[in-house]
Amino acid sequence: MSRSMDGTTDQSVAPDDDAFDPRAHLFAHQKAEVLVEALPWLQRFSGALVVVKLGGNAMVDDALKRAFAQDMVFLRQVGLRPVVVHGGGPQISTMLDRLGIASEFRGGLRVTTPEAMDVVRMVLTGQVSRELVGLLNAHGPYAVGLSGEDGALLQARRRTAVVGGEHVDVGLVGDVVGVNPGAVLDLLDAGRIPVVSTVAPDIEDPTQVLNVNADTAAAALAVALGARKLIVLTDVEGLYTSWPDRTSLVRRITAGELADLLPGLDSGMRPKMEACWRAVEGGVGRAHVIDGRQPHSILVEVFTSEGVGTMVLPDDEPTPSLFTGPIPRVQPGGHA
Ligand SMILES: Nc1ncnc2c1ncn2[C@@H]1O[C@H](COP(=O)(O)OP(=O)(O)O)[C@@H](O)[C@H]1O
Ligand SMILES: CC(=O)N[C@@H](CCC(=O)OP(=O)(O)O)C(=O)O
Repeated sequence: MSRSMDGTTDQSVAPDDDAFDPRAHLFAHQKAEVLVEALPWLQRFSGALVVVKLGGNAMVDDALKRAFAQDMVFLRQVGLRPVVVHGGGPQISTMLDRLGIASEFRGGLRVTTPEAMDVVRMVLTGQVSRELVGLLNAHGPYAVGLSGEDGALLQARRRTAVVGGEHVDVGLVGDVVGVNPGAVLDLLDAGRIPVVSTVAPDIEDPTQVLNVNADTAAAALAVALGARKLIVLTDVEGLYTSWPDRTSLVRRITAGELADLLPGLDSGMRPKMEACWRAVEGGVGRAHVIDGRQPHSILVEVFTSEGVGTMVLPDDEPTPSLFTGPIPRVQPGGHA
């Protein structure tokens, strides 16, 4: 007989009290195995600060967004300290389109006019952040949204894009040049989950805000916070050395090996992998690019021995070089 959550028995599901169902027994055993496999990782990551970047392309499905919120609350509940940094490129483009404003990208960066900047700020801070905060807070009063403007969290400097070796003007676009992590640390200390949108004041004129690519902002924040991990969720399984050849998925790569690959990467993957490289060079223990289209891929990455996606690790770690084969079972410390 099955027992429901409130402790009462449920006659409609399993009417036969005495029957031994070997499949149910096996299923229960497998569930227990999953939990037991997680134990060393739970121990290892207790208290660890993890920056999770959620790309706009991984935010298109409501069920996936709800699963993401569950994962963040799960991490917090088991003692990690997650910080969410979100993108919203497709959502900004949709709003610009609705308003009849053309979207243009150069060298992977949005050409951001003053008019477009208003929309970027409105969509990232007023729409995407609000939605994530709401989904997280369906589980309890955990999430607090803040942008790079709040508590002077981020300072940015205007930058150009590089197209065909030439520097081109892309308007109000910045790179992070400074981080005041105090506001995020205060929230973490209070048991909250900070949700950061990547609009940042211009260091030359703090009344002007700049549009910052969310991958690069997440990396800068991860470095400033001394994060153990940066996890980037996107809409592909990880980094492919010969995109789109699906057999060329990289499972592990050192920062040095990645630096050699960076110049040859396409515009979508390049800022992401450059962010991972910068994070690891800046002292973040591991950077991961994983598939945000798979529900709960973060939990699989953090709490299983195999992990998922592509892991970038420092040069001084003993690791197979540019490892593209199936990940062998490893002990805690292998993929952490
Ligand atoms: N070498 C590569 N490996 C994996 N994906 C690649 C590669 N080169 C280009 N891509 C493309 O980059 C995309 C991810 O970048 P992007 O769309 O900017 O993601 P996000 O919105 O998550 O920031 C993938 O969907 C894929 O089409
Ligand atoms: C300068 C620049 O291009 N900024 C990005 C910021 C949002 C972002 O990075 O979103 P994803 O992570 O979903 O790509 C943009 O305007 O689209």
